[in-house]
Amino acid sequence: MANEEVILLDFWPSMFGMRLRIALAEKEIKYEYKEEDLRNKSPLLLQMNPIHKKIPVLIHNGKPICESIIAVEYIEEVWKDKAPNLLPSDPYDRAQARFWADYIDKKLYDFGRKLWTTKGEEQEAAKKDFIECLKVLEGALGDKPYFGGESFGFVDIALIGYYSWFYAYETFGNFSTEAECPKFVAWAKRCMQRESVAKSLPDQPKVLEFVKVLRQKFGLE
Ligand SMILES: N[C@@H](CCC(=O)N[C@@H](CS)C(=O)NCC(=O)O)C(=O)O
Repeated sequence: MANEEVILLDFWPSMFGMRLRIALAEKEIKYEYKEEDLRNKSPLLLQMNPIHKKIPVLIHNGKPICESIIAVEYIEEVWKDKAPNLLPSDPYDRAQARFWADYIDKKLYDFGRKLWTTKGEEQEAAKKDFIECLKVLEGALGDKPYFGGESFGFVDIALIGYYSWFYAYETFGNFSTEAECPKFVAWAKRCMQRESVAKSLPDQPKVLEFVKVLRQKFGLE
């Protein structure tokens, strides 16, 4: 497609934004990155996502696509002629990939957030839930290199952004993912070897510093 305008409204620590950065990088789509200040949202963000007022928003030729998973599917559909395919071609496999992306959205974010926003029994319960969730994902991965099989794809894109938060999760949750879920960590390290992922994820210590500031703000430090 000629004369395309692609803009991404994003915020650097967002695991949701990272999904779009990775999908766009995989497809080698050029875009303008616009960092949002979520305490002072831009008029463009409010105009493009008036319902949720959240990032990420992909703006393609002036039209917004909100919700990260929907936007990754949109990228796949619009640029389907550009390799690689992000979703499996078989309808059943595609449904399975969507199931796992949905599972990640429904479970992992909340458990992860509770690891650094709660204390005591609530935090212990969150840690148990979080590790259990990773073990379920390890089961889905099985012995494959990536969730979809031999090649990096949709579920990997939905999940890998969380990895940049793991140092923060482990620091405040006081556990080691590598000890609890070695297969998960091996998968994450495999994904990090991809240029599209390495350049889209912030360093784990940077996210830890960001979380420390948030905890101070919430009166948790
Ligand atoms: N389900 C949404 C989640 C997006 C989301 O939670 N974005 C956060 C940043 S990580 C946000 O914009 N928060 C601003 C707010 O809630 O006001 C997606 O997948 O895109």
